[in-house]
Amino acid sequence: MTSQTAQTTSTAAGDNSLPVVELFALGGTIASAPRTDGEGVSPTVRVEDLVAAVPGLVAVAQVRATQVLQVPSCEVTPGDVVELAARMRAAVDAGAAGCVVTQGTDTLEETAFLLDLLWDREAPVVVTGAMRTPDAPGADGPANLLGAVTVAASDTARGAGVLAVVGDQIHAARYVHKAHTSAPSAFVSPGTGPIGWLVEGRAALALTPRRPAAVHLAEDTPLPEVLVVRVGMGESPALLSALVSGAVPGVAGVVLEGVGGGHVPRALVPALRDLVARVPVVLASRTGAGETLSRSYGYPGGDVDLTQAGLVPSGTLDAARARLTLRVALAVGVERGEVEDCFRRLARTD
Ligand SMILES: NC(=O)C[C@H](N)C(=O)O
Repeated sequence: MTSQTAQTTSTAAGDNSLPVVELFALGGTIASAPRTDGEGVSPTVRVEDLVAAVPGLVAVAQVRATQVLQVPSCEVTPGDVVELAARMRAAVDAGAAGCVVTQGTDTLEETAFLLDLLWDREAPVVVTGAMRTPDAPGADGPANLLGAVTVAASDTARGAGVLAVVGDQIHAARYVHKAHTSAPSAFVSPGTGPIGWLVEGRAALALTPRRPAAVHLAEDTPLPEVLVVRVGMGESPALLSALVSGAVPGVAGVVLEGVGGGHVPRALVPALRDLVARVPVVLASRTGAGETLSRSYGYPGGDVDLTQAGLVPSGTLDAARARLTLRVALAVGVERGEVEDCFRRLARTD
């Protein structure tokens, strides 16, 4: 891990008949404070202080806290998340009831999704963060941390995989999305809605997410690079042509984020055909909900045309999640011809 801080573990005092929850802190706004130069905020608040700011935690669980990173969430890497999954596995195998990750909200959904792809234990894993810093009026971090620990300690969430808890709502890792730059209510699950909530100090889960079998990825396996190409009205084929010509080295795959159900202007189709001949290309949708289409629109650049050209529909996965999935698939040796099957297994709900 690219840790920018010494890793320490501390145990909050608490009733030792309560479940143990392992808390891993990565930074983000939940741990941010104003800089002394007055230039905004940055993550400096240590996990011991986050725990100390929520006295109610000791009534819920024995919290063992580890400062893993102290970074804004755009600095968290998939490699960090893979390492975190291994630490969490060790923690629950040693008896923890569940795990909580605190991090910045900007990439919270990617951490949650990648952990969910890899998570093969019954114990719940909960990712949380905050939109306001601890010193801000109406700081949301303490309530989010309490909610996350409550869910992680609960029997209710066992077997539900990785969840995100924010604003007293429980979201599935596959669907949660940060949909506002600054509002405390930034998190939504488009298409599905939250699957549960916190009420009167307990976790309530109305729905249990359907999850594919976990992927086994060794901790030190490098993740091949996959680029996302977003398409809009009147998009030029220039970027795709550059990829075809090899102008961008080291690209092992591409996610094409099409408009609507997965469509592009016809002018992009020749370059896409050439690109598919070089690397796997996954077709996602920029709409943010639903499934990528594959049998609906038959015009050039439509979903029928693109899938016939060899693009692999991303199913329910948005571009960011499709990118992580393709990186993991390529890392575990999924062959070119198996990518479609792999997405059918990991990304569809039927
Ligand atoms: N609310 C937040 O945590 C945003 C912050 N920029 C981060 O993701 O680290």
